[in-house]
Amino acid sequence: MAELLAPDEVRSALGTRPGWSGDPARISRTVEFPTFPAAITVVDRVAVVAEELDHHPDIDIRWRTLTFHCATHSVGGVTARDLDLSGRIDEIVAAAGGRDVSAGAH
Ligand SMILES: C[C@H](O)[C@H](O)[C@H]1CNC2=NC(N)=NC(=O)C2=N1
Repeated sequence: MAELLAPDEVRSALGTRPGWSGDPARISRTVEFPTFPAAITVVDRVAVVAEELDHHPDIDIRWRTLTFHCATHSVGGVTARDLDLSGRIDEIVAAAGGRDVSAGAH
């Protein structure tokens, strides 16, 4: 089973991941896409990766803005698996032209 990261490890990981914020309980990123269908395509691509990793983000969909939350539910916080998943989400977001917005600002 994946181990929880120490608060310091989460903090330093966040320092290397523009757009992500959070704490040892979960990390999150909110991104806006040009259109609603573009956002849903991103959800679809993230779903494929989540199945591949057997690790799934919580996703909040509001029109063309998505918020991804990554945590390992089985241990109640952030693990290396969430860092992997968030990196994969970043690749998909970048390819789809997502831009960061602050949560709740849309
Ligand atoms: C059996 C399977 O590995 C688990 O249920 C997985 C599936 N995806 C998961 N995703 C996340 N984010 N946390 C989990 O604990 C989790 N558990």
